[in-house]
Amino acid sequence: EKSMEAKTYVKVERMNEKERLKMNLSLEGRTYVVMGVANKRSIAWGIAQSLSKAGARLVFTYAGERLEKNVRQLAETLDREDSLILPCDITDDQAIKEAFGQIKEEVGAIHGLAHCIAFANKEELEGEYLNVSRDGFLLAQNISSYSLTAVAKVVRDLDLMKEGGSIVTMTYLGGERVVKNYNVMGVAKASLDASVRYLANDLGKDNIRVNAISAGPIRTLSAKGIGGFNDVLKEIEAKAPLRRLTNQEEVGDTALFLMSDLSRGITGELIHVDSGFNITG
Ligand SMILES: COc1ccc(Cn2cnc3cc4c(cc32)CCCC4)cc1C
Repeated sequence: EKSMEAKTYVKVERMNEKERLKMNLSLEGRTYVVMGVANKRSIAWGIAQSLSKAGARLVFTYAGERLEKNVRQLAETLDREDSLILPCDITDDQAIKEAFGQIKEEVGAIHGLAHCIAFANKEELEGEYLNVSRDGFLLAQNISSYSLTAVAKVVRDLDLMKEGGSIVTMTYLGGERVVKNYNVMGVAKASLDASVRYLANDLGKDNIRVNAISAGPIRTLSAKGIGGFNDVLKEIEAKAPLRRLTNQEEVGDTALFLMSDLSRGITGELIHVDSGFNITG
């Protein structure tokens, strides 16, 4: 009786071992939403390329008609015809409901979502933090933090990730400690980071994981015209343990890990992809 049971247990364990060995980075047969592609230098585009290379079908959302052409042209460079592209103004709850309602119509279920959206008034990303206006503060919070919660809420209400899923957002060291000039965006990222933990807590029972990638500064459209940005990059090349800058491809690969089964035990977490800069004083 006992030995019978033991044999069964060992058999299940070995099967799990075989299953485990099959578990990998493949996203074949899965669909992911990528929010925030603006152009080929966007972090969101780096994520899209990594997910697509792993076999994922992609749905792109963008804000502002002027970006549609860029996103469409980029999506066409992926070797698959089934990408979806649709507008989504994340400051408008009705627009989010409509966009994700359309996604449900067209693809049924999604297996994950990359949220690569942030905004603040450029003039509030330099000088003293306390010069921030009430409007500027709320704008940065609304776009850079609440938008993740708003999207997660609609995904859950539409039961879009009914097979479980993985939500990834982008954050920055300036949300954990003072980084000169990051100012109001740092306060917004602190809010985003805490949201990741509370959303992970709420959604874990639905087998939906929520994590953040804290990327080192990358020269993208968002970073254009930021005061002292070049000095920030130089300091990283001089001090980061890996002595080099972060790029969109390595952020994309970490997103692939977080979207895949290999990260099935990780939720509510923040992973630095920053050449180790965050561990230095
Ligand atoms: C040390 O300072 C910085 C270090 C990195 C950056 C790059 N960066 C990271 N998150 C951002 C969000 C936004 C901008 C730039 C961003 C631009 C406006 C839209 C939202 C910016 C500063 C200021």
